[in-house]
Amino acid sequence: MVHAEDLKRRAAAAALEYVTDGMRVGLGTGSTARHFVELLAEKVYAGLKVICVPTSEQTLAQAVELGVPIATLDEVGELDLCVDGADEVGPGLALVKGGGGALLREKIVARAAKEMVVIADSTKKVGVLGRFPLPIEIVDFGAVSIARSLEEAIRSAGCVGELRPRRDRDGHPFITDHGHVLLDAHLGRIPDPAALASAISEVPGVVEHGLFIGLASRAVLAGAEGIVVLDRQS
Ligand SMILES: O=C(CO)[C@H](O)[C@H](O)COP(=O)(O)O
Repeated sequence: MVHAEDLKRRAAAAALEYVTDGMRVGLGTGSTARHFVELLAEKVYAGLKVICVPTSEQTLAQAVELGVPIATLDEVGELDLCVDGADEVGPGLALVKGGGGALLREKIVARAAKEMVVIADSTKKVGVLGRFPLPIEIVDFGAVSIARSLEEAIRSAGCVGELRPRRDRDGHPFITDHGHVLLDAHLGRIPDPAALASAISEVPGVVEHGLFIGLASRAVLAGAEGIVVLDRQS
């Protein structure tokens, strides 16, 4: 059996083919993105010229440590490519992201990129999104009231489930890089991701949610049988 970490690294290695000299590249967050940053650093060491925008403080620290040239998004303006992991890859390359809590910057960076390539092991591919809890980043003012409105919004989009505040390893509320808190929506299935995305976005106090729709153009998935590259039509 191939270890999940090997599969993540294979997907990350395969995505390197989309990086060419002179590109401005968004760097994702999470264990798969971590492999990509490591492999990219080797290319940079060998002479590849890129400038990268990390999607989290964690990825920033890794990129700096490995000598990957970095800039802020405002310094580079537009990105040629963004390579990031995902918690689920659904039909049409609709994604659930934010398992690592970096969904806000990840979505801003993905949107600023001409192309978003998702890297993952093939178990992340699902027929219907929702098995993985959907992260929702909210401000901490009126969090109870925001959660109530979110429950209504979730029901209105045909979903059933419960919202749970995310905790860190010490049991404290998880605080994002931007000082917000996270609720995880345990839904099981999301029959209409676009309807849910817009219902959630309408709730005041919501900063961002982990549904990435119409952003990814390719998914590089690694399984025991090899690499499969999906596009939105696959
Ligand atoms: O969205 C993310 C972080 O906010 C990650 O990309 C997602 O959670 C996948 O992580 P991993 O590669 O560790 O499975």
